[in-house]
Amino acid sequence: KEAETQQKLANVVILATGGTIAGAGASAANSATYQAAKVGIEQLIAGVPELSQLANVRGEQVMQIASESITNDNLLQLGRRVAELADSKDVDGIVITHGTDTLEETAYFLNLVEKTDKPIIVVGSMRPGTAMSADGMLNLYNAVAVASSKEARGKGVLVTMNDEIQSGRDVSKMINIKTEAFKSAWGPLGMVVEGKSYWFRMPAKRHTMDSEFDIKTIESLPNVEIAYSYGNVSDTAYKALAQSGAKAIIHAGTGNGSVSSRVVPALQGLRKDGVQIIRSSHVNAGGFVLRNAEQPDDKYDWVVAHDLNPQKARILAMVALTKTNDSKELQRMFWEY
Ligand SMILES: NC(=O)CC[C@H](N)C(=O)O
Repeated sequence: KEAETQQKLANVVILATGGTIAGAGASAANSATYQAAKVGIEQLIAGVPELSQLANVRGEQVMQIASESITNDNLLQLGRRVAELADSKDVDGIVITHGTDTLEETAYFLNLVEKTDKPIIVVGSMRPGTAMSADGMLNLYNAVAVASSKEARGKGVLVTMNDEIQSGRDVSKMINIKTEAFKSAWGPLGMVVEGKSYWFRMPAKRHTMDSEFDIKTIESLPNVEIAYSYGNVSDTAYKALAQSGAKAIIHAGTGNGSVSSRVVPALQGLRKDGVQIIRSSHVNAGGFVLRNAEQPDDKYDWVVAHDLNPQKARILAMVALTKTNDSKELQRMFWEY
């Protein structure tokens, strides 16, 4: 009988990378003060025995880090392992446990480069498993539920936090401490409740199977950096980043991705030197930067990131630059992905 149920269940692999979902604090009252990336994947799986009712689950410890320390090499390593598993006939879905600080970057990266329609779910938690009202167990349970469902196929990389199913492209960490940390300007794609998913919308942008990028052909990622804008900003950071070898600079701009008159000449100069200038916005609830609004992008040969926040714009710029250094092509990609 047990063998029969196992046959019917989907095979889901959990790739663990660290974060608070693998965190541990000194006492149950420590919901915010704890160490991330302490608990191994076997212990995480053992902590949620109900997973075995959803899927045949096995785990792999890919790394054990707090996600603010993730590097481009870590991204490539994770992306390649996901692709290998996605190619495997006996894998139906993949879950990645991840720190929440850069979860939105990893989810978007995988959404761009994984050529599969199998569900890939990135999940984290806001409280460590040792805390009262820890959210990791349920988030992980929901991730495995979505990963093992047929309806999740072909919807791109997804994020399950706080009962919501979010698109890995759109979702962003909007607030810390609180468990409803992950939001998208365009709303969640669905809900997952008691292991069942309820879908409401589809991602409109190109992803996974429909993407022109493929992790298998990406050997390395170019250096793309972000410079933050604010009143009285100087051009020092922009120049320094270019000098240290940045191929593109994401302007984390105010408002509509506006650029201070103190910075414009430096960015014009850097573009002439071959550095790509990509205007995004750091407004909190979702920026929306349009070409030639605020700045004459056609004239300066700059690119706009449209609704991508600066950290997501960095991910797309890196991936895009592995294919082209043509600013028109880059702009096309920023509209399409
Ligand atoms: N809630 C979290 O996962 C944050 C923990 C840590 N800073 C990380 O991103 O890995």
